[in-house]
Amino acid sequence: MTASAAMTATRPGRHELRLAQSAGLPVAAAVAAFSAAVNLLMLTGPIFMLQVYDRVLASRSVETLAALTLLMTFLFLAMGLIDVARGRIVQRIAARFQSRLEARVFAATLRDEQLRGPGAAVAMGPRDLEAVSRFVGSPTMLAIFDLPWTPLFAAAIFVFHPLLGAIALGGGVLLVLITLATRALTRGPLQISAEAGGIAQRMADLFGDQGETLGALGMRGTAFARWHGARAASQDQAVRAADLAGGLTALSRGFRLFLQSLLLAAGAWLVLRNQLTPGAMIASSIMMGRALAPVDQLVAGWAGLQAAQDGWQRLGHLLTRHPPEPPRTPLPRPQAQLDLRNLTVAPPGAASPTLRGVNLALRPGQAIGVIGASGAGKSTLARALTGAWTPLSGTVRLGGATLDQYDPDVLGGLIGYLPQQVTLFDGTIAENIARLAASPDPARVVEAARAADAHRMILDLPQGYDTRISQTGGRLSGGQIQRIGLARALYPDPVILVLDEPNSNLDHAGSEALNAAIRRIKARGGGVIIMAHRPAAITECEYLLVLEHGVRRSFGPRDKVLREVTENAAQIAEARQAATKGGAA
Ligand SMILES: Nc1ncnc2c1ncn2[C@@H]1O[C@H](COP(=O)(O)OP(=O)(O)OP(=O)(O)O)[C@@H](O)[C@H]1O
Repeated sequence: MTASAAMTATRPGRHELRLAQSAGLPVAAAVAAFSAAVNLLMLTGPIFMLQVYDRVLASRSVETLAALTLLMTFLFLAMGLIDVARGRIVQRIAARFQSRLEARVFAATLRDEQLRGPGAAVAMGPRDLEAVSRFVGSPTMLAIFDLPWTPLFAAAIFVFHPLLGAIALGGGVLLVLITLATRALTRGPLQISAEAGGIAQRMADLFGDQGETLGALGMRGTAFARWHGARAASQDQAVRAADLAGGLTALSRGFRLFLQSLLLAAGAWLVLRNQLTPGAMIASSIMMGRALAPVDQLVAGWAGLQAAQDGWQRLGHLLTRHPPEPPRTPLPRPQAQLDLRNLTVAPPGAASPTLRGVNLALRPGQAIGVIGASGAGKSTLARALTGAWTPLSGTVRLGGATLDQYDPDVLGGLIGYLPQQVTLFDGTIAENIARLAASPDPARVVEAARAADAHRMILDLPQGYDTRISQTGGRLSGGQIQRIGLARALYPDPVILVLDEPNSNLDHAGSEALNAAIRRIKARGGGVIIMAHRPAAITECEYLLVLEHGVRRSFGPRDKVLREVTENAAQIAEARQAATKGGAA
């Protein structure tokens, strides 16, 4: 294995970031060249000053002054244009960096969110990417390109007089120390502030979506208190960092101006002793301002630089935690054959599994009902069947292939999933049914809606399929949301349907329609797995799986299993009664 391949295997996230970084290198080289030109042209001011003081004033030549002024105008114009150009280039590097990585960061953030255990840190992928690219396009970035030219200006001052050079060098070292102090002092607060800010933002989004529930439960005050607490934590640290950075920025700026005047004073002293010309005195003062300007800009833009650095670190960890999906050989559309072997699943971040050693086989044209008390593991099973949660051990195979052999987006189309709590997305009903596809197939949208018995209901809405709905459903009732969720599960043409409590919000007609949809799926050779509490949901099931505390308690033909369950329940009730009587006697 080559060194770079080894690095890719061990730290894929960092490597990906570096690749994106190096893609911008050729353009960054152009920025460096432009910066060289800008910095050389910066010498125009001091040299012009030197010439005016020492040549024009001495010779009293108006022609020389006019020629110098013309040249100076041209050079400053060129400098301005090159400066604008390099600013535009870094903006484009930033935009390209962001667009190169955003799909990958978005996918990794979603995956992180999906697998995030309770209490785990919230992934801030898109925010971090934004912070990095904002810094790349900022004036602080240009200051970094200017920084290598600082010694050139300092050297030029040395040429004028070693004393002036020593003052400039000493001042520069002090300013660098101020920059390092800014870094050391603000790093902690800025990090805490960014993380707390992410939590507060997330909380605000969540509360914003649940405004109705918060209002109805009289929770506005408590919700505000929680959000305020999170935001205050972020703000406190941000204010602390800003106080420190602000103080140091003022110190750095004041010190730079003082140095310039000090240099002028030292220059004047040297002029009085005839060791320096007045032109060189003024020119060296201007040059020092120029030499230290990038350091000043670095101190002022430190918060952005720090946010980018921390964001870069977190992005590296995020991308390492969730490596890119490996390219998969596309498989032919499978048969509705689902095989579970010894399936053991634990929720993300949980220490112990909530589903243990489950075996099950579903064949084309069959429907299997999964029943069990609350917390028995039905939804855990549904999540494992859709590939949302990865098994701790054992396998789920669809058409003979384990779920991870399918591209996740393809798998989503093959296994239609109706979650227990349906969440819709901001958009039209048609877009929601088509899973927000960029170019949905309208015929299939209507077909899926018909299959879910939602077509008439949708037509009755003011703008039919084009009615806009919000994340919480907006104007839709619980039953209507569930029907749209079912239509979405049926789009475009799944092989297997996994329905988690599909009729919890449906009336009799809705339940009938659901059963008709299940019959249609079975008739065309599909398979259905239904997690259920209510008997109406399992009328179309040939087989029943009973889960108890995450373990398969029984499996077999529906009516046989139902009889067993009823007999067991009767026996348990009798035993309880006997125990109660015994206790009373
Ligand atoms: N995200 C999660 N993190 C940790 N534990 C979880 C998570 N989701 C579920 N559990 C736990 O897993 C167990 C099984 O939950 P599951 O949701 O699968 O049950 P269920 O049979 O679907 O229940 P219900 O009928 O009430 O929906 C429960 O003990 C639950 O507390």
